[in-house]
Amino acid sequence: MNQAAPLLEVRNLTRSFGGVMAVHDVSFDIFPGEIVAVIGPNGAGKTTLFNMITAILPATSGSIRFYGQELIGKKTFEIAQMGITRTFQNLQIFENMSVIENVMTGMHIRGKTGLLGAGFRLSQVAREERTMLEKALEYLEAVGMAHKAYESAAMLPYGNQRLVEIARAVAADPKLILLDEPMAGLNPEESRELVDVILKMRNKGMTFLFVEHDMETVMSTADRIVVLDYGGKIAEGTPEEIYNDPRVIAAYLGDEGGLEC
Ligand SMILES: Nc1ncnc2c1ncn2[C@@H]1O[C@H](COP(=O)(O)OP(=O)(O)OP(=O)(O)O)[C@@H](O)[C@H]1O
Repeated sequence: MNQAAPLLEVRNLTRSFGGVMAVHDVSFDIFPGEIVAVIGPNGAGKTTLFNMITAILPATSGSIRFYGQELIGKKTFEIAQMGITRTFQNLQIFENMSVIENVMTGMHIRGKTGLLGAGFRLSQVAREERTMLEKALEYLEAVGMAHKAYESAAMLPYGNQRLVEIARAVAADPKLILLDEPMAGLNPEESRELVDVILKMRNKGMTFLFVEHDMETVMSTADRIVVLDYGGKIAEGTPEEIYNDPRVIAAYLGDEGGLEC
């Protein structure tokens, strides 16, 4: 049992679209420093769950507490300011910017004065910019992309762009990072690289919740797995427990022929 207080407490979370219960009565906790995966067949409710945690979608009912504070009713930017950032299934890279500029856009959320707030105090702005550049380089270093800092983000291979996106998410100095299918579109080598980056960041204290279809990644990365099927939580446990859970195997057999790794 984890003795620390949970970072995130999801309780009886429900979202319906007309008659469809996209997420139904889902509860689970995430503890500091954990990597938790959400898996489930297509349409199981994974993205809807993420969208509720980040207030992109309002919940129909239930509660999401972060450091004990209720998130339901807050706006997306408020949740980001509280320390939750996310990446999306489709890459969200600013193609007209360099790699390092992309990372710096993630830092503005928590900047002390903000570039506008600094007004005309140009020396202060210059100092803050310099500090941001140095920090952004550190974040790029952490994902192994510092050597491409001044290249155009648009020109990078897809796998590199994914790493830049993660560096930008980390640059907001979050307490929890949500990754929506981070391995989508990556080749096996790029996937392994990204797994290494996630594990390294976790070792520095970062907490992750991620949705992923690639079972090899899930089984090798997650400390715990939450399994959704038809909107409901059907299982929760360690990778080993989930791999051998008959309810999970049945859910996947009905979908795509098994929990292949
Ligand atoms: N905006 C919407 N309007 C109506 N129904 C929706 C909407 N968004 C999701 N749904 C339905 O809610 C259910 C859960 O969808 P969701 O996208 O959360 O599943 P998922 O597990 O992320 O699927 P996938 O693995 O295919 O991305 C599905 O039945 C889906 O059709």
